[in-house]
Amino acid sequence: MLKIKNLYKSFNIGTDFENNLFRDFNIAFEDNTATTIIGSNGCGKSTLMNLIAGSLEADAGIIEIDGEDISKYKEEKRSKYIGRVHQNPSMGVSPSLTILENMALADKKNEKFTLRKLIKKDRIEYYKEQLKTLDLGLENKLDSRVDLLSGGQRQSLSLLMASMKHPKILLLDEHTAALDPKTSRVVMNKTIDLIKNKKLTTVMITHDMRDAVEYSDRVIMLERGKIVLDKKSSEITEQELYKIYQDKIIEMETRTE
Ligand SMILES: Nc1ncnc2c1ncn2[C@@H]1O[C@H](COP(=O)(O)OP(=O)(O)OP(=O)(O)O)[C@@H](O)[C@H]1O
Repeated sequence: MLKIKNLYKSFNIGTDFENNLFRDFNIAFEDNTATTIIGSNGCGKSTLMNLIAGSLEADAGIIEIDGEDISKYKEEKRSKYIGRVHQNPSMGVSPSLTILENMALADKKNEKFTLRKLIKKDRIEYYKEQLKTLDLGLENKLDSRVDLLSGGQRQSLSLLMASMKHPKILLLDEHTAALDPKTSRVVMNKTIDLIKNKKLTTVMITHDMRDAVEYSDRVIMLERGKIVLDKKSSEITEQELYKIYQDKIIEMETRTE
């Protein structure tokens, strides 16, 4: 289980732009569940993900995975427990390397190795099997450079790479936002298959209400660093969610004026 306890994060402290985004923020994510985080621009979705992944340091608070306090671990150490797929299809892969080299890199995550010894012949069949699950024919293109793949193919590969070492938590940071609607749906479906097959605990950011309801077990809505909705996806429709989202935005805008 991923637990966030008494989290604080402020930006630009002591200036006119001081932003006390998270103040005593608490949340827990149960094992084998997919949670979606929605909320308007600037509500803190990416910051929360950065704080979990360790690419941003919290001012205070504890982040625990299965009871282990990882708050003081650097991003690299946390990556042993946490896989992440970013919005930008180039971020989760090494574009100038081949599919095979990328798979081997993901396989060697958190291990020391030399480039010469990157690819182990006895692992190639396993990579092919894994690639086959994507149903994109990538297992037949092991020597193709990743920068020649389409955005959807790259995101699918990123997903596979991020989950290869069975992380305890998978963070999906608007990972389909840069794709066209059809490809986005294909990648979302592949995501769900993978999450279910590998029994991953997933936290996903999206702006798509349909994806939020359809592809997750739980929906969290954030506004200015606070949880304003926390519901099982089965208890809310896309239309209801959208209405609440609009109402919250209007409420927030009225409050600023
Ligand atoms: N490094 C930073 N320095 C200063 N302010 C920051 C920094 N990172 C985030 N913020 C501020 O924190 C708030 C939350 O930003 P964040 O990127 O987490 O929002 P978001 O919900 O992910 O938005 P979007 O949907 O636009 O991606 C914003 O007001 C943003 O300006």
